[in-house]
Amino acid sequence: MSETAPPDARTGPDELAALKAVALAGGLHETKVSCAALGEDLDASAQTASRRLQRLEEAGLIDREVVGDGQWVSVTEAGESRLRGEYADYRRLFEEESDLTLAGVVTSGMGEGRHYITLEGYMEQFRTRLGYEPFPGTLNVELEEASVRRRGELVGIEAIDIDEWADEDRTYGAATCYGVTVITESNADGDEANDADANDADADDAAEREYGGAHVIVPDRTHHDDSQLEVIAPVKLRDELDLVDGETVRLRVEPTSRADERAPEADR
Ligand SMILES: Cc1cc2nc3c(=O)[nH]c(=O)nc-3n(C[C@H](O)[C@H](O)[C@H](O)COP(=O)(O)O)c2cc1C
Ligand SMILES: Nc1ccn([C@@H]2O[C@H](COP(=O)(O)OP(=O)(O)O)[C@@H](O)[C@H]2O)c(=O)n1
Ligand SMILES: [Mg+2]
Repeated sequence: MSETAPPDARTGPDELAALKAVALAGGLHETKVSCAALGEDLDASAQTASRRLQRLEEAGLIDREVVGDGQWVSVTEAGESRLRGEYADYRRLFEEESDLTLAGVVTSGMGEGRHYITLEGYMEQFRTRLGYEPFPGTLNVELEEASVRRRGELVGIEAIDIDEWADEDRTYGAATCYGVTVITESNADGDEANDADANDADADDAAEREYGGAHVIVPDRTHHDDSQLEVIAPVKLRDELDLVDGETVRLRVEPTSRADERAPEADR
């Protein structure tokens, strides 16, 4: 290891876990820890815990004072910034993916959406996996250029698969459903548009123009190209949000999982 390495370069994941445990025990201020208790937290022996604290001290990530029945430990500024670095990584990991918002204008399509949505082979999957029976049709959104480029990011987002199926005559293609909140232009000014009362009948005018709990449906087989997205929902979105052709909507994508595989407390 290079001698010019930063002071905490000798600390690896084990020391980082110890630093986190100390911080959780109150070490961002000052806390008294025993190596036995810390060892238990870390699933290691007291000796190992002691060694890790020593390394953290040598790396300048904690200050400590050993007393008779344990030691007073506080996380240093450098230690806190190391933890903040980890925190930022996790935020990027879990928050960026829900930041995907695609925008486009409402358009009329070929009038085929209704036919496909109402086929029982799809409908029974919508009921169990999405947890609702969609309004018969798809709201078509012609994406603006920047969103056409970003739509590829959909693949990284947790979504609900609809399986292919067949009747006597033919096979019907699979599709993928991404959870979205549909936000209309007038409500988009607030940017986050994160109104908890979005679907509330009592909410004010602007809040009524946002609808959560819809899905973008991407069929494996489609006549549309990449610039077009189709949205399904339990309600007719044109009525619910007062939409007409040419109006801009934003689709805020939210990771979602199958209704029939969700833990009861995760149910929305
Ligand atoms: C759930 C679903 C399944 C579909 N499956 C097929 C299919 O198997 N074969 C096919 O040619 N198109 C399929 N399509 C796509 C339609 O042909 C068409 O691209 C689109 O839904 C037409 O929408 P529009 O009438 O709103 O313009 C499917 C569409 C949906 C919504
Ligand atoms: N959840 C939904 C689904 C469709 N729709 C609309 O319902 C009508 C029937 O959908 P469709 O997919 O068969 O028709 P087009 O999209 O081809 O025009 C269209 O006007 C859609 O825009 C809606 O308002 N809300
Ligand atoms: Mg449609």
